Amino acid sequence: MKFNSLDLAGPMEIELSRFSDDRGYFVETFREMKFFEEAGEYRFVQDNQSLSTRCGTVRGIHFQTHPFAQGKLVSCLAGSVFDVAVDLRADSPNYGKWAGVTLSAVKGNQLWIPPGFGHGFCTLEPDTVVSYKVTAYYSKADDLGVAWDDPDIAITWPAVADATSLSPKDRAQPALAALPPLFSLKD
Ligand SMILES: Cc1cn([C@H]2C[C@H](O)[C@@H](COP(=O)(O)OP(=O)(O)O[C@H]3O[C@H](C)C(=O)[C@H](O)[C@H]3O)O2)c(=O)[nH]c1=O
Repeated sequence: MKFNSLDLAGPMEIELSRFSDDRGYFVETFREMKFFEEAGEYRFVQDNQSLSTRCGTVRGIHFQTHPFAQGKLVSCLAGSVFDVAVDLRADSPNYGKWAGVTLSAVKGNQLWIPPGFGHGFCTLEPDTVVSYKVTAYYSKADDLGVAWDDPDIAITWPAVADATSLSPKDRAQPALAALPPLFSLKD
């Protein structure tokens, strides 16, 4: 899944190798050297986890601005989500475009989202747990967002997406058109 595989380092779906036996399974969820080869030499400084109890919960579209811009390696530990990245690099030909992929505990896949992209998801099952590694510390003052239902981005959310589940913060996120240039391909 790429915005443009020609020359832009966009989001990338990562398939994990799962070793199953009659006890269950074992999987390496992160191996730095492999990640560096696949995605680049990004180092993670913080792990996050969220539980969404209701199907149709939408969280996002979020990002942190420089100097706390975050790359995110997103996994779904329980349940499943439709996970979305939005290109916010002002000089990108894909500015404002989005890409989405279903992440699930069963599929055992991940989504790498580089800095410069907004991130959001919609849960597809109750009691969905999302875990993600980030490349910069949380900075409340730099934690911004864009409206999940912005018509200029026009994300095709799953039918279960339910606006009633939005946090007060996400109900008030600005439109893409209101955002200043925040990121660049040159970052
Ligand atoms: C992100 C974050 C939040 N918090 C505190 C701040 C709030 O008091 C509380 C809930 O935060 P928020 O409502 O922003 O949580 P989400 O709506 O799940 O936001 C996250 O979900 C979307 C999809 C993302 O990609 C972001 O990483 C992140 O913004 O946790 C922290 O203490 N540290 C953190 O790193």
